[in-house]
Amino acid sequence: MDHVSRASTSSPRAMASASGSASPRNENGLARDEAENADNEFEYAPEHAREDAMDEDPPQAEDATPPMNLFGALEKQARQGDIHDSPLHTASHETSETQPRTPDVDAESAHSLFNNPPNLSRIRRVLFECRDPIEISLEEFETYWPFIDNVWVKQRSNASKEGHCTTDYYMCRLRRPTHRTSDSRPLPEGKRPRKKRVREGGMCNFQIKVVRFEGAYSTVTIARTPGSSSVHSHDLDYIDRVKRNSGLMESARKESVKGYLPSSIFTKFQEDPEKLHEAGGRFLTVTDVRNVSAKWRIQNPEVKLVPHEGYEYQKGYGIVKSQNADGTNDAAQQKPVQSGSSPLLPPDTLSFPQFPLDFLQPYLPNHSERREFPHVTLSYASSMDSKISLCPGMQTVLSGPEAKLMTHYLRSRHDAILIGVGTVLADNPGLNCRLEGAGGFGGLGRMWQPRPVVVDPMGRWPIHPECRMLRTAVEGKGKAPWVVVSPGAQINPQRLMMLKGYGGDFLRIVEYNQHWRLRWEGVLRALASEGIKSVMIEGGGTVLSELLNPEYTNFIDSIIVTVAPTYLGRGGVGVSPDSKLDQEGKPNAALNPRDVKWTPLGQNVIMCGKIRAQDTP
Ligand SMILES: NC(=O)C1=CN([C@@H]2O[C@H](COP(=O)(O)OP(=O)(O)OC[C@H]3O[C@@H](n4cnc5c(N)ncnc54)[C@H](OP(=O)(O)O)[C@@H]3O)[C@@H](O)[C@H]2O)C=CC1
Ligand SMILES: Nc1nc(O)c(N)c(N[C@@H]2O[C@H](COP(=O)(O)O)[C@@H](O)[C@H]2O)n1
Repeated sequence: MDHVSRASTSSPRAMASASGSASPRNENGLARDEAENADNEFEYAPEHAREDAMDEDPPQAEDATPPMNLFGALEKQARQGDIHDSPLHTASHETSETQPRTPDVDAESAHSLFNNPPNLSRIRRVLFECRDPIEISLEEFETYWPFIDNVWVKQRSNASKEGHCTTDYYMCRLRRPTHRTSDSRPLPEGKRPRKKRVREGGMCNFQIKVVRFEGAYSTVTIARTPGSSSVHSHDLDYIDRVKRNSGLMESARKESVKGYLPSSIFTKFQEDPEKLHEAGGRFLTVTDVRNVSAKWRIQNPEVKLVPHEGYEYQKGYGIVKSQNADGTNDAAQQKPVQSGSSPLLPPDTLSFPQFPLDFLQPYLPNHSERREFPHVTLSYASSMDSKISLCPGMQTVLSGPEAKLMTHYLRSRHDAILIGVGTVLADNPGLNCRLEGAGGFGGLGRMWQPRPVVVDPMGRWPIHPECRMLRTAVEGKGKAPWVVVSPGAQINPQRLMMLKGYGGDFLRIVEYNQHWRLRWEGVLRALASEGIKSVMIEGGGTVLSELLNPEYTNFIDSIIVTVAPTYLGRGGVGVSPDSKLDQEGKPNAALNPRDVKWTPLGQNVIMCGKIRAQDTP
């Protein structure tokens, strides 16, 4: 991550750096001091530096530092730049994304099985990490604590004489050993011994105290105790796997007592993975749902449990959405799924290509190679006169249905899809893979889903929750975008928090070429250091034309162009590198891809070629 400064609010220092004034850079061209010195900036801190800092156990942390409120804790967490994958579900809330709010039932949650309070996944992390003492209202505590209570086991409790103040001491669950059910103690009648996993204690020495003060304004202060480690020895997922929290289980219980089958509740939960994960339910099982309703079922043996309306039991699949004879779906009032094979697929699912795509293989990334820069594929659709749209700002369909499936297949084979801001403004694209089997389209998690990357040096993209990329991310059908900006970009903190909340981010690049354009090796290096091993660059005209220039051809591995049988005319957006003269000054071809293969696909022809010289790194 050393090549990229995580986004900050714009400051005069950042502007100075953008205009080339002296600012000490590291060997990668990064102006570190901008983020580190500026007040009020969201600074990028390398992961290892944060860990080093955490190793030092501040003595008496709970007394030395005044407690901050939840808002402050969230802001600090964001400043430390470590929010990557915790989508908010507050897209429709008009107030600040960072401001914790007490739960309210909005239109969305009225239809949802979840009752997640705002910013839940981030607040769970704050309450898991307890980096700094925090003071929150009793109402906030009671709202959020049930969603994190799986981490903590109460050790002891003290109450003040007047009864206004209670102090509870908790230890991390992994500090406590677990045993098999005692063989010597008789089990209550009808009860089988629990298959409890035996766990040695002492795995984590994290301890906190929770001081509850009840008065005119009731507050709760949460802080590490002096003897505690400064960090857990594991992450939050680990605990979520070991035990489910009671906030999540309460949602399941509430649905159970309506008389629904546990498997139907489980299916409905899985249909909203964003909220499920945010509530700590990544590892929820149907047995968990069954267990939480067991007591109610014993008390109500006459109730015949049923699936939710519009759902039914199907052998081999369990509970699934019912299909009408005509293929339509009652439950979601969806259009028939294009692929028609599974009732659970969203309506925009594309069938996996049934025609051979092996002609692409030599041009695709080989992720086992160790490389400094990602594999770069340029892939776009062009007319016969090398135009990619009818005019700037206008989306133009050039790929036929087969070529479209091929493009989505190509997306699935790359870690990231990159476009310029001109394209995002023109097309408002999804940039996800919608093939059946991809995450959100029948596949697990974000399987096959590439990371959208938008090059937007000045921060012109008015990114908002209704953008397709963010909607796609919220719906679990793709990843949230990373936006590549230059140091001068004006990124206000709310926008930053919003994007981070969806799991996206801003990457600030400070390497320029002589025309004050971002240098592509800087962008590619930043992506590589974020773990991106392959990137498919789709457009638009400015980005593609620039990358086909000699300055960059050593970074481009393959080019895959879908040629459409049409002329878009001179007003179109063209793809064309700068002209080239030979040594005698005579015009020469600007670029000749090698190992070229032409393959007809429906009404299109696909041109595949290689660009980078074979021996370059
Ligand atoms: N047929 C197809 O396959 C495709 C077609 N398209 C079409 O292309 C059109 C958009 O193309 P175009 O308008 O050229 O926009 P682009 O998507 O190429 O974006 C151009 C902008 O990106 C930023 N940018 C690009 N490279 C750099 C760099 N090296 N340094 C700094 N900034 C950079 C600049 O932003 P700034 O101006 O802020 O400095 C620039 O103006 C649309 O009509 C779209 O539909 C797009 C993709 C595929
Ligand atoms: N392969 C291809 N063929 C075309 O005809 C196109 N117009 C494009 N455009 C690119 O695809 C993006 C749209 O993606 P979503 O379908 O919204 O996911 C668009 O922004 C261009 O990058 N590509």
